[in-house]
Amino acid sequence: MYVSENNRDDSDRTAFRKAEKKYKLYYDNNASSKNKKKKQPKPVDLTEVLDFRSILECYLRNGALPPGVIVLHENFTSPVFSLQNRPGFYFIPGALTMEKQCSLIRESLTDFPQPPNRTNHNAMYGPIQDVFGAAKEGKVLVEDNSPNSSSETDADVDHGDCKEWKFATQKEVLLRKCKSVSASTLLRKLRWSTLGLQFDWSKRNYDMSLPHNKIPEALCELAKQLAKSALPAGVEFNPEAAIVNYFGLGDTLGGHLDDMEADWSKPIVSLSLGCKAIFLLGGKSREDSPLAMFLRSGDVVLMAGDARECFHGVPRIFTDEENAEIGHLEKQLTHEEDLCFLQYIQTSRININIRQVF
Ligand SMILES: O=C(O)CCC(=O)C(=O)O
Ligand SMILES: [Fe+2]
Repeated sequence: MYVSENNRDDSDRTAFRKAEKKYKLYYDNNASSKNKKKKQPKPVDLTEVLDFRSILECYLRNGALPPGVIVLHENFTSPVFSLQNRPGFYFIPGALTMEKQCSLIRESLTDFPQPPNRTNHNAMYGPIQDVFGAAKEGKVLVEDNSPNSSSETDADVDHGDCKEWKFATQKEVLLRKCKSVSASTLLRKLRWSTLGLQFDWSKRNYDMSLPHNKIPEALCELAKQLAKSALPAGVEFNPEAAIVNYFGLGDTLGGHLDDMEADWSKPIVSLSLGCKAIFLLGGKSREDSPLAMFLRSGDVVLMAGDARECFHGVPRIFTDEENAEIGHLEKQLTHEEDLCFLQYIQTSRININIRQVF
């Protein structure tokens, strides 16, 4: 599903790879000597990026649509758009209310990455509790060297050397000689967490033997509602798994297919939160030129049927004030207890994609 930069089976010459390179964040090495200290992002031509927000505005103003764009129906606060030559792909701009966006951002950082849900940190540290809270308190994750710390009996056998890792205060760390990593570093390096049925990235399948909770009820209901646009009347979407992706500046999600689910007629429901991104929707081959489009906080994408067989990825997120387009979140997350969420989301994007596995 996910393809690392140095493990690609395609060459740099595929149309998909070319588009990824076009939009990816690069820094200008030739910046003027005055700017040497501050790296300057290379300017990127965004004129070909499809912008469903301006399509929506234009449609609401005078009913006009660009060629190839179709309005399906208007069940939600915003109409559902589809594309003539991309069957199975649906875009609902601004589908999530401001309150929903804020509550999903909070949950994505607090509840969603909690065991038994797994994150990219499991492989290295085993299950760790409340990285976000620990980062807020300036805590440090330390390897517990005490003789009784071995977790060989731990049900989670993911972490190689069977050492246990625990959060401690900076003061405690100074007193002990042990490996450590700050919780704020762990938060910055949080790349994914999985809800519901747990996906095993090394085997590229869902591992039914891993302990798991059900998808949280509210998220499940939201996904069911949203999925209706991509399903014939009366056909139910049954959310069983979700992947939460966390993007910081410069992070990308390489072109991939989500092909581990049994029934491709069922949509993937994909929610965008935080900084604006560019999404690439390709064809069934990496040789097909992908369509680039903006994804903003609150936008929802559905991929079902034919679109499930199309390569897609995220080559870029924008964290600068002008392009991130998170002013509405900045106005909303002003309470004392929300400032830590605001601080995170000002330089990050979160994507939650929900799937029916069987
Ligand atoms: O971040 C996104 O918008 C897409 C995520 C995605 O394609 C995936 O997790 O499979
Ligand atoms: Fe995907």
